Amino acid sequence: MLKIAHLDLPPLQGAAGTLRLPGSKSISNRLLLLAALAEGETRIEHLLEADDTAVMLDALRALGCAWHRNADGSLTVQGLGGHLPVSQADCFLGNAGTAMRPLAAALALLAARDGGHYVLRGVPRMHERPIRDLVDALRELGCRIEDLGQPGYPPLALRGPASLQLNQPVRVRGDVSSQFLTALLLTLPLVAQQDVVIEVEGELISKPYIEITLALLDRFGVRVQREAWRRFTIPAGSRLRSPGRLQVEGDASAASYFIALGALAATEAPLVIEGIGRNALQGDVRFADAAAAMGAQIEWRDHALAVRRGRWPLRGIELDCVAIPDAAMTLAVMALFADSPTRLTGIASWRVKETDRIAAMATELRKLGATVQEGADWLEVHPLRAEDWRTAAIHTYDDHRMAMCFSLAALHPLAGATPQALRILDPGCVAKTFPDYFETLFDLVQARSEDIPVLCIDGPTASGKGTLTERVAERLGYHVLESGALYRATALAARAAGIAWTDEARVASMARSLALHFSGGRCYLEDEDITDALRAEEIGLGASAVAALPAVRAALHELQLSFRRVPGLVADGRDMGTAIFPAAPLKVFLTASAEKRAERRYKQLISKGFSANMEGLLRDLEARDLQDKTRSSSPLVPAQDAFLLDNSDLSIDASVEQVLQWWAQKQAFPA
Ligand SMILES: Nc1ncnc2c1ncn2[C@@H]1O[C@H](COP(=O)(O)OP(=O)(O)OP(=O)(O)O)[C@@H](O)[C@H]1O
Ligand SMILES: Nc1ccn([C@@H]2O[C@H](COP(=O)(O)O)[C@@H](O)[C@H]2O)c(=O)n1
Repeated sequence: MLKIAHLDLPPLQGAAGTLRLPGSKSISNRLLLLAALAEGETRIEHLLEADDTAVMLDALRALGCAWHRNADGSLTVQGLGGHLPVSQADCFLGNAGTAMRPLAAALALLAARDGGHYVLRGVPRMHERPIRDLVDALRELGCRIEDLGQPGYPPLALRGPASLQLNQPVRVRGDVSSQFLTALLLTLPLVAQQDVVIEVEGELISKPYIEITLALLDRFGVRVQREAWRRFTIPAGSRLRSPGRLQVEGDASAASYFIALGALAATEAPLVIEGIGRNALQGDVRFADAAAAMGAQIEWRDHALAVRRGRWPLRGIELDCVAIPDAAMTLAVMALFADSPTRLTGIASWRVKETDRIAAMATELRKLGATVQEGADWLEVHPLRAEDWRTAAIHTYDDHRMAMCFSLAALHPLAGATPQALRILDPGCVAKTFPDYFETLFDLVQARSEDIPVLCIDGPTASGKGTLTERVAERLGYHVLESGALYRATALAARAAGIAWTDEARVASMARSLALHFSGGRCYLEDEDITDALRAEEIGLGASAVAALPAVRAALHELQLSFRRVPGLVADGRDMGTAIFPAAPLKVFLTASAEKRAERRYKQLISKGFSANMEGLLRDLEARDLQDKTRSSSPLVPAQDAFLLDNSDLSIDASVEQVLQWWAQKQAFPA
């Protein structure tokens, strides 16, 4: 997951491959609540692991519900059988509407029936998201609910006991958020000694979400009778009983970004989206129909969608999005690539989501150069002509969907626009529902190699290149190439095979077929973890010896280039800026005095439990410097256009800031 201030996406030119969607947020949080309230144990597979489910799980634990993760990644919840073992709790629910609304209903009803005092609160934006209609409905039933802040908004205190009045139908508005009705449907079975009737006032929005609720209640043994979309009856004697084992389907709203990606950029072969298919429960899967209307070619499989570009440019559409409010945001960005305007209506609920999404969407689309009109419940987006596309730093308003759908704007070269980087501010906000969104995207997209930025950090041994590279890459969300590891691995493998480090032909042949891979900060040769073995001083000297052989350098050239992947690379070594990435936009030559470097290496070895000798280290290091600087092939010299950084008296943090400052000078993003 990227926890960085901003992410610069290079201009993207295509997409291909297969991805697996994270579990549906809506289904995950409904299932967690039902499993916690039900009788019996429930094992949930493919549950979403993200901020919104984490706050729900924390709240359930605070309410006395036990759950644990299994070795296969599934989650087991011990149902409480409708009785909370704790009578007081204070739960923080972040910005998760799918946790706040149903928990408010559950705790209000249980406190009324059994007594208790519970508090629900969230982040400041959650305290601006209305809940009055649900609270009014629960108060009408007799629940005692106290507004702890602004009336009609969280935080709330739910108290009991209180006398519940279930003889009359419960009335709830359906035109602000369908989550209010869902909250009542999920929790009224807890008190259904008699038939309990819910009547919806106003036009019910987001009906597909109610269908999810009804389908999941059915799995837990509660068969709600529905008359049109106005009246729902929970039969007397209804009880929530665990079905035992359940699987969460992939998140259909999250699928929208990849359906759009396929429609825009999968020109050679379809992009395959696993986790939802023709029998999907979630209404947002109908986003695929909207994308098809704009031109996408979609093949519906049982548990997957295969999407490729069809009509190009896309076709502008006019669509009432009341049934797909979340996924509809993606259409607004696709609209930039169409040949006529796109008008989205029925999106009043966008105003009260993670942010005012109509305003946010209009503001950010305009930054890209688009003409956008907005109304109380609609948005019209005009296509962008190739020459009108502008690069921008996109604000995401702590809204995961803003970050995800605007990432698609990095595909602007496909519309004929000049390739430019696109900045996404606070990309970590995707953690709400899709923590690995960007990593998933990076695995699927293609960019021209020359468009993928590379920062080179070259310098002598123990100058701190590796440390600086890791930190800078972490701050930018970029990949890392520690090229010294490739020479070290070659030396190690040659020694293991009994090949002399001076045998150029055989060492080069070994280097060409190195089965190296990097994962979780470790380095593997075949299946063997060689991370620690690589760091031995003797292997460092061996690396220096094999690195002096031109055939070995040539053998490792392609492998090093292959590290240049979206979104960018920070590469450390001796010749990154001079030989491997000579056109890199930023090259840094890092130095420190030999004494300082020997001292750092000494401390580094001692801290790892190795014995070390200062004089010996200084001698080896100077010998290595000499060998690296004087060899004929790619000697250690600063590139002509490199920035020189002597960090003898500079801390690691200060060195990182200096490099980031140089890097920032190379970027141009209007705020
Ligand atoms: N600016 C600095 N001040 C003090 N110590 C530093 C500084 N930069 C790095 N170090 C420390 O120096 C040691 C060597 O750093 P590092 O391994 O990053 O060097 P390197 O140049 O990558 O070495 P090599 O080329 O041998 O792989 C580490 O323990 C690191 O924490
Ligand atoms: N681009 C590079 C990187 C490394 N080398 C040689 O490998 C030795 C080990 O490198 P470390 O960065 O891991 O210390 C180094 O002494 C160089 O001889 C290289 O030539 N080119």
